Amino acid sequence: MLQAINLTKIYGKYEALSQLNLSVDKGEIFCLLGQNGAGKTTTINLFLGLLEPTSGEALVNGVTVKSNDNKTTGMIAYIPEVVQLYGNLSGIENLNFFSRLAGFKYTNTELHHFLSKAGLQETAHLKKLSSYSKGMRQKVGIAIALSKNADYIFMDEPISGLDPKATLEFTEICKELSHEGKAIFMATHDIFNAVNVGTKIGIMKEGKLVHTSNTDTISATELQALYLKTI
Ligand SMILES: Nc1ncnc2c1ncn2[C@@H]1O[C@H](COP(=O)(O)OP(=O)(O)OP(=O)(O)O)[C@@H](O)[C@H]1O
Repeated sequence: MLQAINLTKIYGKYEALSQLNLSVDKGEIFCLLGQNGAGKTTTINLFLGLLEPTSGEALVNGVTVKSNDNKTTGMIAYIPEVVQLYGNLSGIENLNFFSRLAGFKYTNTELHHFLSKAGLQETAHLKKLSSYSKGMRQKVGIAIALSKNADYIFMDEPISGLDPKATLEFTEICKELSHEGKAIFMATHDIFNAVNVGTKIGIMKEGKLVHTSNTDTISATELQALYLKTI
C-alpha cells in the first residue's frame, strides 16, 4: 500500500503540500487532478524520495520513504511525462541499459517480453529510439518499469501529448497492470481519462487534497463539473 500521512512540504513560507492523507492499495489506480502548481509533482517526488518532507510521512508498503536511503526504491518505478531515452539506441538496447542500471540482468527473450507486454510492436524493438513516436517512447518507459518488478508505479502526466489511440493503449496497459496487482499513482490533467482508467480520483488545490471519490460513484461529466467548481 502507498500511504501519505499528514505529508507536508514547505518551501520557505510557501506550503506546496499541506497535510496530505491518502492511501492507494495494490490493484488500485489513483488519479490525482489539479491545476498547474497544485502540488501533484511534489507529492510524487516525496514518494520517490527525491524530496524530504517538512513534516509527515510517505510510506511504501509500510516503509517510510527517506531521501537518504534506498529501502523503498526497489519497490517503485516512475514514468515521467517525457521518458528520457537514448535516441541512438534501439528500444531493446535502452531497456537493457536501464534495467541493468537498476541492477537487473535479463536475457534477450525476457527483454522482448517486457517490450511486448508494454504494448510495443515487435517490429519496433530493434529500431532506433530516434524514430519512435511519443507513444512508443512511453511504452519503453512502461517496459523499464516492468523490468524493475516494482509493485508501485508513479506516473506524472503520462498521457500528455499522446493521440487518442496511444492514450487508449496506455490506459489498457495501466488497467492490465492494476489487475495484476500493481498500484498506480498518476498525476494527470485529463479528467475523462482519469475516470476511465482510475479506480480512485483525487482533486488537489493549492497543496490540499480537497476531494476524493471512487470512479464507480462518479461520471466524467459529474467529475468535470465538480473539478471546475472546486479549483
Ligand atoms: N524547489 C521549489 N522551490 C520553491 N517552490 C517550489 C519548488 N518546487 C515546486 N515549488 C512550488 O510548489 C508548488 C507545487 O508545484 P508542483 O510541481 O507540485 O505542482 P503540480 O501540481 O505538479 O503542477 P503542474 O501541473 O504544473 O505539473 C508550485 O507553486 C511550485 O511553484
